[in-house]
Amino acid sequence: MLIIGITGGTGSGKTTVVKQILNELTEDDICIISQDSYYSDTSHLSYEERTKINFDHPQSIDFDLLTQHVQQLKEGKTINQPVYSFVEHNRTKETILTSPKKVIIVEGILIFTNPTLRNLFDIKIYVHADSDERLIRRVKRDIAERGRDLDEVLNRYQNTLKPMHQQFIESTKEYADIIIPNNKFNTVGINIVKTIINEKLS
Ligand SMILES: Nc1ncnc2c1ncn2[C@@H]1O[C@H](COP(=O)(O)OP(=O)(O)O)[C@@H](O)[C@H]1O
Ligand SMILES: Nc1ccn([C@@H]2O[C@H](COP(=O)(O)O)[C@@H](O)[C@H]2O)c(=O)n1
Repeated sequence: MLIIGITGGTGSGKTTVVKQILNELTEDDICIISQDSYYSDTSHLSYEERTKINFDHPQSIDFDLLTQHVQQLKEGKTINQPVYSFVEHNRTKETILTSPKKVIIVEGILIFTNPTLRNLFDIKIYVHADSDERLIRRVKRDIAERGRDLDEVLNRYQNTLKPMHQQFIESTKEYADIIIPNNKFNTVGINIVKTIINEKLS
Protein backbone atom coordinates (compact mmCIF):
# COMPACT_ATOMS: atom_id res chain seq x y z
CA MET A 1 0.00 0.00 0.00
CA LEU A 2 1.14 3.54 -0.81
CA ILE A 3 -0.26 6.44 1.22
CA ILE A 4 0.18 9.86 -0.41
CA GLY A 5 -0.51 13.16 1.38
CA ILE A 6 -1.26 16.14 -0.85
CA THR A 7 -1.37 19.59 0.74
CA GLY A 8 -1.10 23.26 -0.29
CA GLY A 9 -3.12 26.41 0.31
CA THR A 10 -6.75 26.75 -0.62
CA GLY A 11 -7.13 27.15 -4.39
CA SER A 12 -3.63 25.85 -5.07
CA GLY A 13 -5.19 23.03 -7.09
CA LYS A 14 -5.01 20.00 -4.77
CA THR A 15 -8.38 18.60 -5.86
CA THR A 16 -7.55 19.26 -9.51
CA VAL A 17 -4.19 17.48 -9.15
CA VAL A 18 -5.96 14.50 -7.55
CA LYS A 19 -8.46 14.39 -10.44
CA GLN A 20 -5.59 14.47 -12.96
CA ILE A 21 -3.83 11.62 -11.15
CA LEU A 22 -7.09 9.64 -11.12
CA ASN A 23 -7.58 10.08 -14.88
CA GLU A 24 -5.89 6.88 -15.97
CA LEU A 25 -6.46 4.87 -12.81
CA THR A 26 -9.43 2.70 -11.89
CA GLU A 27 -11.33 3.04 -8.62
CA ASP A 28 -10.19 -0.52 -7.83
CA ASP A 29 -6.67 0.76 -7.22
CA ILE A 30 -7.07 4.09 -5.47
CA CYS A 31 -9.15 5.78 -2.79
CA ILE A 32 -9.37 9.44 -1.81
CA ILE A 33 -9.72 10.88 1.66
CA SER A 34 -10.50 14.59 1.84
CA GLN A 35 -9.54 16.53 4.95
CA ASP A 36 -12.64 18.67 4.35
CA SER A 37 -14.78 15.65 5.29
CA TYR A 38 -13.21 15.78 8.74
CA TYR A 39 -14.16 19.28 9.87
CA SER A 40 -15.39 18.73 13.43
CA ASP A 41 -19.07 18.04 13.89
CA THR A 42 -20.63 21.37 14.92
CA SER A 43 -24.29 20.37 15.02
CA HIS A 44 -24.58 21.89 18.51
CA LEU A 45 -24.02 25.38 16.99
CA SER A 46 -26.53 27.50 15.08
CA TYR A 47 -25.92 28.23 11.38
CA GLU A 48 -24.99 31.81 12.33
CA GLU A 49 -22.42 30.55 14.85
CA ARG A 50 -21.00 28.08 12.33
CA THR A 51 -20.35 30.85 9.76
CA LYS A 52 -17.97 32.43 12.28
CA ILE A 53 -15.76 29.33 12.71
CA ASN A 54 -12.13 29.70 11.68
CA PHE A 55 -11.99 26.86 9.16
CA ASP A 56 -8.31 27.47 8.39
CA HIS A 57 -7.06 26.71 11.92
CA PRO A 58 -5.86 23.16 12.73
CA GLN A 59 -8.27 23.05 15.68
CA SER A 60 -11.22 23.05 13.27
CA ILE A 61 -10.27 19.56 12.09
CA ASP A 62 -11.14 16.31 13.86
CA PHE A 63 -7.59 14.96 13.48
CA ASP A 64 -8.29 12.07 15.88
CA LEU A 65 -10.95 10.66 13.55
CA LEU A 66 -8.99 11.46 10.37
CA THR A 67 -5.82 9.79 11.69
CA GLN A 68 -7.82 6.82 12.99
CA HIS A 69 -9.44 6.34 9.57
CA VAL A 70 -6.14 6.51 7.65
CA GLN A 71 -4.63 4.05 10.14
CA GLN A 72 -7.61 1.69 9.71
CA LEU A 73 -7.31 1.83 5.90
CA LYS A 74 -3.62 1.03 6.28
CA GLU A 75 -4.62 -2.02 8.33
CA GLY A 76 -6.96 -3.12 5.51
CA LYS A 77 -10.19 -2.06 7.22
CA THR A 78 -13.13 -0.28 5.57
CA ILE A 79 -14.20 3.08 7.02
CA ASN A 80 -17.26 5.34 6.93
CA GLN A 81 -15.90 8.63 5.57
CA PRO A 82 -18.01 11.60 6.70
CA VAL A 83 -19.56 13.87 4.07
CA TYR A 84 -19.23 17.66 4.53
CA SER A 85 -21.52 20.44 3.34
CA PHE A 86 -19.85 23.79 2.59
CA VAL A 87 -23.32 25.31 2.31
CA GLU A 88 -24.38 24.19 5.81
CA HIS A 89 -20.85 24.55 7.25
CA ASN A 90 -21.31 21.14 8.84
CA ARG A 91 -21.08 17.40 8.34
CA THR A 92 -24.14 15.85 6.76
CA LYS A 93 -25.81 12.74 8.14
CA GLU A 94 -24.40 10.67 5.24
CA THR A 95 -21.13 8.78 5.15
CA ILE A 96 -19.29 7.11 2.29
CA LEU A 97 -18.15 3.53 2.73
CA THR A 98 -14.46 3.70 1.79
CA SER A 99 -12.47 0.50 1.31
CA PRO A 100 -8.67 0.23 1.46
CA LYS A 101 -6.91 0.27 -1.91
CA LYS A 102 -3.33 -0.11 -3.12
CA VAL A 103 -3.01 3.66 -3.24
CA ILE A 104 -4.62 6.00 -0.71
CA ILE A 105 -4.53 9.74 -1.33
CA VAL A 106 -5.24 12.10 1.57
CA GLU A 107 -5.67 15.76 0.55
CA GLY A 108 -6.24 18.96 2.49
CA ILE A 109 -4.78 22.29 3.56
CA LEU A 110 -3.81 21.25 7.11
CA ILE A 111 -2.83 17.58 6.83
CA PHE A 112 0.92 18.20 7.33
CA THR A 113 0.35 20.18 10.55
CA ASN A 114 -0.46 17.05 12.55
CA PRO A 115 2.69 14.96 13.21
CA THR A 116 0.83 11.65 13.78
CA LEU A 117 -1.06 11.95 10.50
CA ARG A 118 2.00 13.27 8.65
CA ASN A 119 4.01 10.21 9.68
CA LEU A 120 1.48 7.91 7.99
CA PHE A 121 2.33 9.32 4.54
CA ASP A 122 4.84 7.47 2.36
CA ILE A 123 5.01 10.42 -0.04
CA LYS A 124 4.29 14.02 0.88
CA ILE A 125 3.36 16.46 -1.90
CA TYR A 126 2.88 20.25 -1.62
CA VAL A 127 0.95 21.96 -4.43
CA HIS A 128 2.07 25.59 -4.75
CA ALA A 129 0.27 28.50 -6.39
CA ASP A 130 0.83 32.20 -5.68
CA SER A 131 -1.58 33.83 -3.22
CA ASP A 132 -3.14 36.16 -5.82
CA GLU A 133 -3.81 33.20 -8.11
CA ARG A 134 -5.29 31.21 -5.21
CA LEU A 135 -7.55 34.09 -4.19
CA ILE A 136 -8.88 34.54 -7.75
CA ARG A 137 -9.60 30.78 -8.00
CA ARG A 138 -11.20 30.75 -4.56
CA VAL A 139 -13.53 33.66 -5.38
CA LYS A 140 -14.68 31.99 -8.61
CA ARG A 141 -15.04 28.50 -7.08
CA ASP A 142 -16.77 29.49 -3.83
CA ILE A 143 -19.34 31.62 -5.66
CA ALA A 144 -19.96 28.95 -8.32
CA GLU A 145 -19.84 25.83 -6.12
CA ARG A 146 -19.98 26.62 -2.41
CA GLY A 147 -22.93 29.01 -2.14
CA ARG A 148 -20.88 32.10 -1.20
CA ASP A 149 -20.88 35.73 -2.34
CA LEU A 150 -17.91 38.03 -3.00
CA ASP A 151 -18.11 39.71 0.44
CA GLU A 152 -18.04 36.38 2.26
CA VAL A 153 -15.01 35.12 0.36
CA LEU A 154 -13.04 38.36 0.69
CA ASN A 155 -13.85 38.80 4.41
CA ARG A 156 -12.86 35.21 5.17
CA TYR A 157 -9.69 35.64 3.12
CA GLN A 158 -8.60 38.78 4.99
CA ASN A 159 -9.67 37.81 8.50
CA THR A 160 -8.72 34.15 8.79
CA LEU A 161 -7.56 32.46 5.61
CA LYS A 162 -4.53 34.64 4.83
CA PRO A 163 -3.12 34.81 8.41
CA MET A 164 -3.75 31.09 8.98
CA HIS A 165 -2.08 30.22 5.68
CA GLN A 166 0.99 32.19 6.73
CA GLN A 167 1.01 30.75 10.26
CA PHE A 168 0.20 27.09 9.64
CA ILE A 169 0.22 26.02 6.00
CA GLU A 170 3.06 27.70 4.08
CA SER A 171 5.64 26.38 6.57
CA THR A 172 4.56 22.75 6.04
CA LYS A 173 6.24 22.95 2.62
CA GLU A 174 9.42 21.93 4.44
CA TYR A 175 7.96 18.43 5.02
CA ALA A 176 7.25 17.87 1.31
CA ASP A 177 9.13 15.29 -0.76
CA ILE A 178 7.76 16.85 -3.94
CA ILE A 179 6.58 20.43 -4.59
CA ILE A 180 4.31 20.84 -7.63
CA PRO A 181 4.25 24.42 -8.98
CA ASN A 182 0.66 24.96 -10.10
CA ASN A 183 0.26 28.57 -11.20
CA LYS A 184 -0.34 26.97 -14.58
CA PHE A 185 -1.47 23.41 -15.29
CA ASN A 186 1.65 21.30 -14.67
CA THR A 187 1.50 18.17 -16.80
CA VAL A 188 5.13 17.23 -16.15
CA GLY A 189 4.68 17.37 -12.37
CA ILE A 190 1.50 15.27 -12.54
CA ASN A 191 3.19 12.72 -14.81
CA ILE A 192 6.03 12.28 -12.30
CA VAL A 193 3.52 11.45 -9.55
CA LYS A 194 1.62 9.12 -11.93
CA THR A 195 4.86 7.29 -12.74
CA ILE A 196 5.55 6.72 -9.03
CA ILE A 197 2.01 5.39 -8.53
CA ASN A 198 2.15 3.13 -11.61
CA GLU A 199 5.43 1.65 -10.40
CA LYS A 200 3.72 0.76 -7.13
CA LEU A 201 0.74 -0.77 -8.95
CA SER A 202 2.75 -2.85 -11.43
N1 LIG B 1 -3.33 25.11 -12.70
C1 LIG B 1 -4.53 25.70 -12.70
N2 LIG B 1 -4.78 26.72 -13.55
C2 LIG B 1 -5.98 27.33 -13.54
N3 LIG B 1 -7.03 27.00 -12.74
C3 LIG B 1 -6.82 25.98 -11.87
C4 LIG B 1 -5.58 25.28 -11.81
N4 LIG B 1 -5.67 24.32 -10.85
C5 LIG B 1 -6.92 24.42 -10.35
N5 LIG B 1 -7.60 25.41 -10.95
C6 LIG B 1 -8.98 25.85 -10.66
O1 LIG B 1 -8.95 26.57 -9.42
C7 LIG B 1 -10.06 26.24 -8.61
C8 LIG B 1 -9.56 25.67 -7.28
O2 LIG B 1 -8.90 24.45 -7.56
P1 LIG B 1 -9.01 23.23 -6.55
O3 LIG B 1 -8.38 22.06 -7.21
O4 LIG B 1 -10.41 23.09 -6.05
O5 LIG B 1 -8.06 23.77 -5.37
P2 LIG B 1 -7.87 23.23 -3.89
O6 LIG B 1 -8.42 21.84 -3.83
O7 LIG B 1 -6.40 23.29 -3.66
O8 LIG B 1 -8.62 24.21 -3.02
C9 LIG B 1 -10.90 25.23 -9.39
O9 LIG B 1 -11.95 25.93 -9.99
C10 LIG B 1 -9.94 24.69 -10.46
O10 LIG B 1 -10.60 24.37 -11.65
N1 LIG C 1 -17.60 25.49 6.06
C1 LIG C 1 -16.42 25.77 5.49
C2 LIG C 1 -15.32 24.92 5.64
C3 LIG C 1 -14.13 25.25 5.01
N2 LIG C 1 -14.06 26.38 4.26
C4 LIG C 1 -12.82 26.72 3.56
O1 LIG C 1 -12.37 25.62 2.78
C5 LIG C 1 -10.98 25.75 2.59
C6 LIG C 1 -10.35 24.38 2.46
O2 LIG C 1 -10.85 23.70 1.35
P1 LIG C 1 -10.06 23.70 -0.07
O3 LIG C 1 -10.86 22.73 -0.89
O4 LIG C 1 -10.12 25.08 -0.60
O5 LIG C 1 -8.67 23.25 0.20
C7 LIG C 1 -10.43 26.51 3.77
O6 LIG C 1 -9.61 27.56 3.30
C8 LIG C 1 -11.68 27.06 4.49
O7 LIG C 1 -11.63 28.45 4.65
C9 LIG C 1 -15.15 27.19 4.10
O8 LIG C 1 -15.08 28.23 3.40
N3 LIG C 1 -16.32 26.87 4.72
